[in-house]
Amino acid sequence: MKYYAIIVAGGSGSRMQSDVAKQFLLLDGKPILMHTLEAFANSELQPELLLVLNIHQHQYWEELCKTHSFTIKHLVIKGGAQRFHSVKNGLKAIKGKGIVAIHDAVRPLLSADLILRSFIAAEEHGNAVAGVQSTDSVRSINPEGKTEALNRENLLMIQTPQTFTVDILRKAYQQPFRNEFTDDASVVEYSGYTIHMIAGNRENIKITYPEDLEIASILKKKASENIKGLELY
Ligand SMILES: Nc1ccn([C@@H]2O[C@H](COP(=O)(O)OP(=O)(O)OP(=O)(O)O)[C@@H](O)[C@H]2O)c(=O)n1
Ligand SMILES: C[C@](O)(CO)[C@H](O)COP(=O)(O)O
Repeated sequence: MKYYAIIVAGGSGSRMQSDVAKQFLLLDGKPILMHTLEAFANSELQPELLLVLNIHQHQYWEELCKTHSFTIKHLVIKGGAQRFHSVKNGLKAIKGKGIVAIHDAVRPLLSADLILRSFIAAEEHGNAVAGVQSTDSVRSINPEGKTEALNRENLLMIQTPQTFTVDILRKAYQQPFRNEFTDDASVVEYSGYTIHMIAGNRENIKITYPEDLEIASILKKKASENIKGLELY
């Protein structure tokens, strides 16, 4: 079986309000995006890596790779206007069959175990989408501002990786874009498939706002200390 990972890094990171797009901000001395690529490169099934980047950032990325001596093999593909179009461009670069994980570049803290489980479950069920239970109470709100409590037992917070057979994802991404398509699971569901959920990682946060980077730094430090600790025994 052939495995692929499409790392989507074509966004501008407007909510982060930083000078450079958030995927290039440093986490533990290295661009966030490099941590994400390393996570997949070091995972058991060794997926082929496809990196989707805004065309105007290709040269900047090349320079960053030189500066950080980053040598992990990956194909760079041009991004699209929305995440949907970036995924679609990544998918076009895959020619044959196989299993493909789609992952946000700005979720660098996912575990090797989650990557492996995601590929295995997608091979068995056709797709596998990571999610965690909400620890907050949740309410819906209508346009008039009226809110209503929701039963959080029935709700999941959706992460990436979202992993699919190439055939299923290809068929789903032939649809025209809709505003409701906030992730790949919604695209695939809209094309008629039932989504198979797997347990995500609580530390697999999406770095969106400045405080998320601070949280990620603490979690990364903790993860590095655990790895060093294990090497001692
Ligand atoms: N046209 C786009 C938009 C988003 N993404 C990627 O999709 C992931 C999740 O999107 P998000 O966190 O919303 O990133 P941005 O769109 O960059 O952030 P913002 O919405 O704050 O502008 C990110 O890794 C982002 O780079 C992408 O590849 N192409
Ligand atoms: C794909 C995603 O990370 C799943 O939670 C999320 O939908 C991306 O949303 P964003 O608004 O593009 O950050």
